[in-house]
Amino acid sequence: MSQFLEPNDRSAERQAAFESGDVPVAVYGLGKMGLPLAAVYAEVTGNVTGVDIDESVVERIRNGECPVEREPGLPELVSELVEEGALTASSDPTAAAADAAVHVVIVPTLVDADNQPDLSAVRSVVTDIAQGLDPGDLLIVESTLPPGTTENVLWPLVTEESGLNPDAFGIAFCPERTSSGRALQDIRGTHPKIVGGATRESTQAAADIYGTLVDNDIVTVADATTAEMVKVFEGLYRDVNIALANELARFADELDRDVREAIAAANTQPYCDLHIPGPGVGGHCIPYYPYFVINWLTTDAPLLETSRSINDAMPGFVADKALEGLAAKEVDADDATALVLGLTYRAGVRETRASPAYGVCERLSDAGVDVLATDPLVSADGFDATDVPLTEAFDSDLDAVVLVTAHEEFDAIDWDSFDEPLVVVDGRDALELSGTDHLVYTVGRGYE
Ligand SMILES: NC(=O)c1ccc[n+]([C@@H]2O[C@H](COP(=O)([O-])OP(=O)(O)OC[C@H]3O[C@@H](n4cnc5c(N)ncnc54)[C@H](O)[C@@H]3O)[C@@H](O)[C@H]2O)c1
Ligand SMILES: CC(=O)N[C@@H]1[C@@H](OP(=O)(O)OP(=O)(O)OC[C@H]2O[C@@H](n3ccc(=O)[nH]c3=O)[C@H](O)[C@@H]2O)O[C@H](CO)[C@@H](O)[C@@H]1O
Repeated sequence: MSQFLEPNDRSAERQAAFESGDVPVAVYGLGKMGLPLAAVYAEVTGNVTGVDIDESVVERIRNGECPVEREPGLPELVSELVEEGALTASSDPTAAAADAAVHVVIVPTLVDADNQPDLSAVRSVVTDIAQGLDPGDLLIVESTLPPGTTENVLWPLVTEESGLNPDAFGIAFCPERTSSGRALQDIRGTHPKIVGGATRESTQAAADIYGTLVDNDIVTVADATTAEMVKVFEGLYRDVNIALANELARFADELDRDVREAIAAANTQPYCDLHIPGPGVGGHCIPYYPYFVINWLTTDAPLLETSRSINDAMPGFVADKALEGLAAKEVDADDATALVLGLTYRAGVRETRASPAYGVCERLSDAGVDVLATDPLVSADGFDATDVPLTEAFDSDLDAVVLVTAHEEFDAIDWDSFDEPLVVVDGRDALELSGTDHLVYTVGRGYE
């Protein structure tokens, strides 16, 4: 077994051994982020075992298939890597850990029903890895974690479960700064790679690895906690700034002006980066990261909490605009039928976690509206809506349409084909309906 974490700074030798395939790698978690990550590791080292608890995922990858959709280049790369034996998959984390010297964890880190950070998947897989850990191995965590988790939770856990001395293995936090839909290019180096180890040796070893994977700078920080802070702070910055954009969008009615135009103009100078208003904040990153601070640290976080409240109120704001439009057209909500366009949290990504569409469907349904919903990537199961394929979505006598997610498939809708004008709420400023008779409300622009 290679002593990957050798107490030395012979980076060039270490990198050469890594690139030669002499350092077996295991990547735990083969989802939207994990499979692309395992593929990039495998195209560099040629010696990667991906691990997942989902047997169907493992089976498909072993067959050279790609369970992750809409990632340009990934299906071809996975097929090629499996074919040449550079990448395989397993559902046995401890066996994979026993064979590996570098272990990369990229399993989900979400929040529970009380918005408490849910580290169960990370704790579970790290416990499994510890059973197969050898002296000199390196454990890298890429899953987003509350600050302090790697050093204060995972390091002691691995030490206890493995029976090794804390300094006998390396552990580092190297966050995933990747967006679905562009995962391979992001992992290969769209942004600098942040690296923070529990010890200097861990930081150096992890930096050496990413020096072979990433075509961008490697930014080493003081320790793993600092690296966890970097990732979470990026998400906090985004949630707060989306909340600002959403609050500004609400001024459009009173000012009777186009807030989106003002945002775009304000952003023409470098000290302003106003974000884009929308129907709410979904996905399993941005809506959850604030709770990795709010419900983890004891220090008050009023701005983070207020921003969460503002963003969580946007689905209701959007639904209320549809109800307002129906009232203006003297259509009783109990007699109305509304179609929700888009259920995923953002266009082109098959992910409904924290999607704004949940709140939109719920508010309309609670008001008595008969809610239909269509999305090219997911069904309406779990939403307060009846699922309808896009090809049939306009066969019903609709009174209102609410666009939540601007999938490209919706570009084909012929808005001139309706017998009666509709109430249309455009949550994404994705529609061009100025030449129609529809009563249109656009978040950030108001009624048109
Ligand atoms: N999706 C993004 O845009 C994004 C961006 C940056 C960071 N991240 C972070 O990456 C991590 C993973 O996110 P994702 O989008 O890939 O999630 P995902 O839900 O797409 O995939 C997670 C995978 O992990 C597997 N898994 C769950 N528990 C496991 C275990 N104990 N052992 C092995 N496999 C297990 C699941 O079966 C699934 O295949 C999260 O911490 C997330 O915060 C995600
Ligand atoms: C590495 C990593 O962690 N990557 C994450 C990933 O995040 P993600 O896939 O979860 O997507 P986001 O783009 O953050 O959107 C979240 C929700 O916020 C809505 N939104 C967004 C912007 C805006 O101006 N107004 C909005 O309303 C949007 O519709 C959606 O519902 O990529 C982002 C870069 O794209 C990163 O920053 C983010 O860290």
